[in-house]
Amino acid sequence: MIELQALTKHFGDKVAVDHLTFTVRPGIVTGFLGPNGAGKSTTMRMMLGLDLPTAGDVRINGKHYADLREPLTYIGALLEAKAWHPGRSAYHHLLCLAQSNRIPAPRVREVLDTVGLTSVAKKRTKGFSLGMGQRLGIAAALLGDPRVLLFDEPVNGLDPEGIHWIRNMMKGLAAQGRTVFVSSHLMSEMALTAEHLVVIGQGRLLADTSMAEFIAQNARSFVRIRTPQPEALRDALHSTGITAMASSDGAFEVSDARAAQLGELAAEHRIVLHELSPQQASLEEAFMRLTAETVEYHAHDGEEPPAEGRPAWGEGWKQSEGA
Ligand SMILES: Nc1ncnc2c1ncn2[C@@H]1O[C@H](COP(=O)(O)OP(=O)(O)OP(=O)(O)O)[C@@H](O)[C@H]1O
Repeated sequence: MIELQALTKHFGDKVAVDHLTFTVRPGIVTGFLGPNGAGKSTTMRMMLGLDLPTAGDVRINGKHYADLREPLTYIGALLEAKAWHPGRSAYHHLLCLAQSNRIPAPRVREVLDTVGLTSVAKKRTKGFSLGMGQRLGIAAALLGDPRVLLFDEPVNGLDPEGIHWIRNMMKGLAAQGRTVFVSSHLMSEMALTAEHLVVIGQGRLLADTSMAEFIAQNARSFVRIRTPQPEALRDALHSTGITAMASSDGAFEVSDARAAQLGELAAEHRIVLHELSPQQASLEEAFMRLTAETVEYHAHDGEEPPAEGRPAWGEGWKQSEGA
């Protein structure tokens, strides 16, 4: 497992990681989430001994990274794509890594096969696409058959088949009892992959909980109902003490009743329904709600009033489109 104890990192005045304490457990995929600049990469770099903590401590299976002999056999990591010599072939890149960690050479062919790069093993990595680069990085992480795996944005640049492959691979590695810690900005993908979540904002811990609990606590699930008889539905709901909110498109949103109960109520009052749909809260919604106050970099959507004398963003484009 990976254990962090008040882990802290300052870059000059900037506090990148602020007293982080949590444990990443084996047997499940743990997702690591946070807005841009929250400190995810810095935290992972400290786990791997690539950045030194300003204060606090991080241990891999009870040991500091620097004290691990042949570290690739304890912890494998994919941090950034293309972290290798472009003139070397994929095979030689992996062979060098294997030799420096006393890993038997035949293992190189095994991991190349696992990630689907056997046919380009002897090609220079210079010409590799982003997706091929990610696969080579994953091969390096798997090389020492480690018990602990870190993946920073592993699906970057992968096509849908590649994304599917890495999702199943991470779940499979966790099912073998390994510790799998993965960061990603793709919420829908994370929702399908991780069972547990650690969420940080501005370097601080915001949540350390199961995926299901995180969504339940931070986002709203409700049932949407549309009817051509809104007054009758409003009265029926009112008579049973169910509260409904009107949505902007004329539908009702009910949080404190199940769809079946609402369908039966409508039938009882002979109210025609055009829609009765449970809306599951999403991880994205829960994440945005929890981290809203810690987001450092806000984009503007062009809807804000323009500064005095300046046209709004996109205004000229709208005009020319209408012309
Ligand atoms: N070497 C460095 N020198 C100075 N500041 C740094 C350095 N590395 C990171 N930072 C700062 O520390 C903060 C955390 O950065 P980090 O890259 O860890 O965030 P992140 O959560 O991985 O972001 P992203 O999701 O955008 O990759 C940021 O404000 C970043 O600018």
